[in-house]
Amino acid sequence: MTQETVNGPEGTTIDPADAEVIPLRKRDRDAFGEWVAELPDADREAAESDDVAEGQVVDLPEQVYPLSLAEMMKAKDEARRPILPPWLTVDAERRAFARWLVHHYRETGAYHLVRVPLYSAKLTAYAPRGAWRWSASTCRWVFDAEGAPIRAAAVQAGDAAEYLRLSRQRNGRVKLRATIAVLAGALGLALALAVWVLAPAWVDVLAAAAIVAVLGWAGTPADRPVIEGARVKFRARKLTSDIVVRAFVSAGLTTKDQGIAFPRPIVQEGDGWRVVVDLPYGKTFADALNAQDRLASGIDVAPTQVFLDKDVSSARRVSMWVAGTDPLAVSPGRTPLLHTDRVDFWKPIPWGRDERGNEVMVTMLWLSLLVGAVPRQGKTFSARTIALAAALDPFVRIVLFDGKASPDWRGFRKIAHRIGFGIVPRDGVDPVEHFVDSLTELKADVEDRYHRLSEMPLNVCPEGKLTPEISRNKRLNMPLTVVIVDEVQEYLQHPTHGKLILELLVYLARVAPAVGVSVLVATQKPDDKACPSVLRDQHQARFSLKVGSWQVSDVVLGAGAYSEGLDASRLLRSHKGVGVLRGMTDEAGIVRTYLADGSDAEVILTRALALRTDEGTLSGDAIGEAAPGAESGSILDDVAAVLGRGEDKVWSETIVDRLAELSPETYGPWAALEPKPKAEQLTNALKPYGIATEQISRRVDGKTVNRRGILREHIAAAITERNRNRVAD
Ligand SMILES: Nc1ncnc2c1ncn2[C@@H]1O[C@H](COP(=O)(O)OP(=O)(O)OP(=O)(O)O)[C@@H](O)[C@H]1O
Repeated sequence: MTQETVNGPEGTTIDPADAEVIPLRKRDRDAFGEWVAELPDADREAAESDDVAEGQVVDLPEQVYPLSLAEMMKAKDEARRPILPPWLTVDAERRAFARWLVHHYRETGAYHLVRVPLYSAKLTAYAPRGAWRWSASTCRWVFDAEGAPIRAAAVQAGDAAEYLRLSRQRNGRVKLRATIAVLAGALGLALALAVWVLAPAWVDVLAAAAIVAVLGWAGTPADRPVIEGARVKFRARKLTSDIVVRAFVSAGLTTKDQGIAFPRPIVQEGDGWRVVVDLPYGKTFADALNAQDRLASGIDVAPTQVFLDKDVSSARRVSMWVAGTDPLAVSPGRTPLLHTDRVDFWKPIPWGRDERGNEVMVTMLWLSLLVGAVPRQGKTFSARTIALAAALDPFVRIVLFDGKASPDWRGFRKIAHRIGFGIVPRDGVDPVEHFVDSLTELKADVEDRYHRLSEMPLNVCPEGKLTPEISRNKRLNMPLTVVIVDEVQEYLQHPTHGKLILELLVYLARVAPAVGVSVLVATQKPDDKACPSVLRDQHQARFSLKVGSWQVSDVVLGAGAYSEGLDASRLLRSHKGVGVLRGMTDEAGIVRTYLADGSDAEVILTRALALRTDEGTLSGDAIGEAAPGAESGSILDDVAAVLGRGEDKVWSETIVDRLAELSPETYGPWAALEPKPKAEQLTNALKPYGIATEQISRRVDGKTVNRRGILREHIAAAITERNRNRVAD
């Protein structure tokens, strides 16, 4: 027999000397006449062995797969609990707790203080009963009433010796106690007389009140306490793993048999609980997000109390914060700007608080912000808080236009570089034209900044970018600028200027932030018609207060927001000033914006005016400087201003009459002419713009009257053409 090594399992070699010889028997021949041998199979033998119990753990013990040191340290780091609870280490939480403590005890104290007369009356009423109870128990003590049952038992048992011993003991005790009682009574009486005679009247009253109070307290029935609790007792709720499992099962995210895993213990975090859950394999964060309302129902809280956060370590891991009460219904209070003398707009500003009470600091540097919501949810107020912060930095230029002409922005008139309200001309000024002029001025400024910054020496402008020093250098005239447009849809839908405004805003939102000109646009109609996506898409930062559906929320916050767990339609109507912020801070999430109402705004703006006057930074409309190009306001703008919204064609005479109302000085003489020359004045004035009058028929008193007039589309086309040329220049 030749000796050679043979291949064993997995590349090992076996010395034939060590090999086991398996005898082949005749019955081991298979159907085809080949020899077959049954080789030893350790696994099968183990499986067939009676020693393997059903349900035995089949995984290899953990030490077979040792964690690397780095993994072990990471796991331990993650599992370590903070030394101090978060509310002790976070400044804002600590301050909030101190504030709560003072508030709580002040309220409780006040509650009891107003009830002192009631408590006094109750104590006085219960005092006789207290006096009776006290004398009865004193008598029982003096006469050793507590020993009576034992003495009676000795009598019943006929135990004379025991009875005599107890009687002797009782006599001695009664003697001693009676002496003590008489002495204490005499002493008390003497003290009472001394107080009565010697002490001032108020001490007498106080002593009498104290005695009545003590007796009243002693006489109070057990079921009717004198002092009622200042708090309603409520069922303290605690989030347990059972409740969480119940919620996930009822939300359809797992089954009773599958369950869920808790990689970390449930911990209290702020006014709520933090739960980290591993869903069954195959389930994802998106599934949990879709089931958010059902989860809330399973935990038995409002949907607005459940916050789901993605966990980057696994697609099936969900970090959930369950608030103890609806945190969004709690106002974060007044804006801290009220107590701020001056703001540095280069640094983040306080805008509000998140659902856990942490302050949210935001910055408008290098970005554009879109704010959207249904009406009356706090869109204007939240945008205004940012504008107020900008106002308190005297070196920030403010350009502000409000399409709705609400009173909310009027106070900015005293400090804004350019400002306008509504879309209807008033006092000879067309706010929409003013807006176009201001945007044109801004566009020119932005282009100029790009050139000048790139041409500046490196020691002044190290990275070709605006710096705080450059922005505050008045000679360079490149201040940080914030352009705020509230109710932007009013301007965008303007029949004459809408298209150009859209073009200019798109340009500014896209290009201007990089040179220190930020754009904040707010709208209650974020749809494609009122605020086209070409404009929305230029905004890196989005803030959506309550909207009607998750689809609208995605329109405001940007595509994909819903799948990240951001849905502003889940907010309630009562959540005023609360919105979802995306793209401005590191993490997207809820902001409960600080409130600055009309009078707060006025206080801040008065301070802002003083700051700007001191620094000499008031400019533009605030000091009556017109925008370049504004003087070139022509007959075209005036005719556009007097055309009604729905009017497509108007007779020339009517237009001249309206022009005379708009600007009596300029057009008054025209209006005074006879109908024919009156109309001719207009025809001649519009000729240089290539606009000819047209025949327009109208029904007057049941008859059709034909006169020459002007078509809106001709005026709009001429203005667009003129403005395009102006912007290009
Ligand atoms: N941060 C806030 N905290 C508390 N209440 C607020 C807050 N912001 C706004 N509100 C309340 O909501 C009301 C509406 O706010 P605001 O005028 O800003 O809404 P809006 O969305 O701009 O409305 P509209 O679209 O009609 O202009 C305010 O009058 C105020 O009472």
